[in-house]
Amino acid sequence: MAFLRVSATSICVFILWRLIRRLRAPKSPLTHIRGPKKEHWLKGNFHRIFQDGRQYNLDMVEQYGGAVKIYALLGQEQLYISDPLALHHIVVKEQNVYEETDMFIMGNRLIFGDGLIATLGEQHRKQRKMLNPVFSLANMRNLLPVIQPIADQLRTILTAELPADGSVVEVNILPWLSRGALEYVCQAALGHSFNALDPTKENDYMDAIRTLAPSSLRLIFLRPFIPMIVRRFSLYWRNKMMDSAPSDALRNIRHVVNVMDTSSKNIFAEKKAALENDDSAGNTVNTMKGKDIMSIMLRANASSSDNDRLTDSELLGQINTIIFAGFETTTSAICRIFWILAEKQDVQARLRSEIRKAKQEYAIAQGLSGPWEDVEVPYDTLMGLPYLDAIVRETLRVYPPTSLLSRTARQSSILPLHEPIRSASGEMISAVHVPENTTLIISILAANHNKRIWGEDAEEWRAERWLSASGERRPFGDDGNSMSGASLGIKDGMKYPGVYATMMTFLGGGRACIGFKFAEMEMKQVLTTLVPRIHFALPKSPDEDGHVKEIYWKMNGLQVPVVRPPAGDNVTAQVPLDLRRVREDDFMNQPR
Ligand code: HEM
Repeated sequence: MAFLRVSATSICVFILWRLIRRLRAPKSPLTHIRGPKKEHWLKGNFHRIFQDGRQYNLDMVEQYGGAVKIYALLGQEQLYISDPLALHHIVVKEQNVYEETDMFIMGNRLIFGDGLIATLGEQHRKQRKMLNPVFSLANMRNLLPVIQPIADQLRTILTAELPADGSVVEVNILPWLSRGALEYVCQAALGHSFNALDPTKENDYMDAIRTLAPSSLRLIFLRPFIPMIVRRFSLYWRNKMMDSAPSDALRNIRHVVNVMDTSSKNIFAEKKAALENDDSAGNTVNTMKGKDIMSIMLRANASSSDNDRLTDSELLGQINTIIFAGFETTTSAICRIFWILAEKQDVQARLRSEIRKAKQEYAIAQGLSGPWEDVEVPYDTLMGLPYLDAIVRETLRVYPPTSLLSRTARQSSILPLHEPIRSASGEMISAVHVPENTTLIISILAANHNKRIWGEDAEEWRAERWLSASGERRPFGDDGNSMSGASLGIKDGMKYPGVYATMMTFLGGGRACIGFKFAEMEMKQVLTTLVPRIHFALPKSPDEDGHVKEIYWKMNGLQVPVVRPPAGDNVTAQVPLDLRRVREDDFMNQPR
């Protein structure tokens, strides 16, 4: 208890010291940038931005433009950026200046070890050099057969819940899609099954990783203290603090870290042993397992030069990093698509028809027998379906699973703007001076809703914007003729530096999402597997009090679907949908 009192007092002294320092600091260098008023002495505007803040974020950018001054915890002034040229500078041109924050890097290192999301500068660049080819298109092609049986298993589980007479049953699809997403990424990344789709099998690793994001969200207010705690307290004292902290979330994170560490060390040892068992032709003894990301990475590392080679601790750090980074984000995106399909029945019918046509044509071309619904189309066909592609792109544009990221200016710099903003004194300015140590928020959400780029209906979900009048995929970015308006995502030479269809959902530059091709493939595979057999609709049946469930998506760090009161508690993550077997009238009204 005495130790607890000392820790609590240290944190209070630290807050007081930061407040006094702020009061005594010279006038803010960001006073010329406009933004919303500080709403709370401790939380600034952060609670409005990060807690269910979707509309607040969009309104703020509409009012103040692509560079806004906001107030963070303890009233710290930060820049909120969505201008395309400024974002190009941040993530591409001056990536070495605008780096991840210490809080992000140190927090991730404590949890995941030395992986991509816990390293900076040269070390990060070296890790990317090793890992980029691992996520190549050719490797993704090889991974499709790994994830197909998992999607099939998911379909079998869900269809088993549907009454044979075609009536509707309400199913919360979130836990199943989340278990599926964990299994895809574990099998693809590690060639290791955690039996995530079998609830009868207990699994510490799966339970641990699924509780990590909720626990870290509950501790969001502690994050700013991580760099101070890591710098000032040894591992011994940090563990003591964790042990005596009166917080279940903190203790859970400690448990999660222990479980992840033990599991990943075992898997890593297995993989290394398998690599050493390679036959003389260089093929691993179990060829299917050899296609997983970890095996490819170990082989690439073994054959790289001494300068480029990663240490065992860096390789180990990638395991939990890839699984964590690729699991919650994709679950959120897939759930969002099913929610949209449930809401927009015409979109669902058109998608189902497109999938049927593709599967039937492929079955005929290959001479396959059996139900068309069970046909697996190859990678290029899957990725080339225009309407499916438009649905995935439009969902990731309008509802990016990760909406806001942070960066710190490691030195002072000038950030140019594509569109000038009005300064606090009224004149238009086209560059912002960013002092050293300023924290910047990258608004993926606002960038993806830029009306200059996407049009006046940017906030609307409209898959057709990605298609030509004849239903073909429209070119985007520099692929087409932007002057004729044929190309999407580029206007008067202005475009975002995103790796995916010029939008910012997966970021751009040297820290862009390394797994975006995998995420895209996974989403498309799940949709083409489930939609032919299952019909989705929003819940309609009232509960015993006569209330119908209304799903509402909160933007808290990640997107969290909840059920609004009175039918729900507004907190528990869930996506309850009405499911039934597909009927002939569930297809678009057109000849087959
Ligand atoms: C819809 C799904 C996904 C979304 C929206 C998404 C989004 C992002 C974003 C915005 C970043 C940049 C984070 C930052 O700079 O702070 C990122 C990084 C990363 N993502 Fe994804 N991601 C998704 C799926 C995946 C998948 C499936 C994997 C792995 C199989 C993955 C692995 C990673 C890794 C390792 C990084 C760190 C890259 C680095 O720092 O160099 N992501 N992701």
